[in-house]
Amino acid sequence: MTAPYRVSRRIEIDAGHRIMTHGSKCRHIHGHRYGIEVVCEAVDLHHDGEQTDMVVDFGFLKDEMMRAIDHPCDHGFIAALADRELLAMFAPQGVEADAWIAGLETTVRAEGEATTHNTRLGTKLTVVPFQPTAECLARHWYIKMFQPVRNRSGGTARLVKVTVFETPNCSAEYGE
Ligand SMILES: Nc1nc2c(c(=O)[nH]1)N=C([C@H](O)[C@H](O)COP(=O)(O)OP(=O)(O)OP(=O)(O)O)CN2
Repeated sequence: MTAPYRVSRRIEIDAGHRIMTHGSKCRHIHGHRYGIEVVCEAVDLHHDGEQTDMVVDFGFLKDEMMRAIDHPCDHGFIAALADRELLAMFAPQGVEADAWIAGLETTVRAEGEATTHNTRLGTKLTVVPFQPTAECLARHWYIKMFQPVRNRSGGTARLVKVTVFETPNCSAEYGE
């Protein structure tokens, strides 16, 4: 059945990254003010309760986006697990870098990402199992947000897509 109702919610975060495989400037360490937009759809609106006549409360969407996206990544660095040389730069002083990276890898394999402040400068680091392109971040955040959207809307809303703006002019989206 087609779903006639759609709602969207946008947040913005600041984060650093690099694309180690990129042919030119994006292989350098740099940052973005990412814009992230989620779109949800519903066949019908809630008929009662606190979400009456809504697809899903915008506030609930914000809560879940903060949990899934802002808390692990805002004012942090998003690094590919494959970027070993870069990860070694984050290893805490006096800790064997390979062992420290192996610990992160275990968490990434089990949970899809690893966030830590236990780094050389105490800065926030999130490690992901892909190159942190806008496309892969969109898919990653889609997967993280899918079930929370279902749950917070009591099954009424379905996450349609996540769009990630790297700059005001460039975006990638992932949806199923
Ligand atoms: N398909 C993709 N292409 C690129 C990605 C990406 O995630 N997906 N990422 C980058 C870089 O991270 C880069 O920071 C952005 O590149 P670019 O748009 O070339 O940067 P500009 O500063 O020129 O962007 P403006 O909007 O003109 O300021 C590269 N490509």
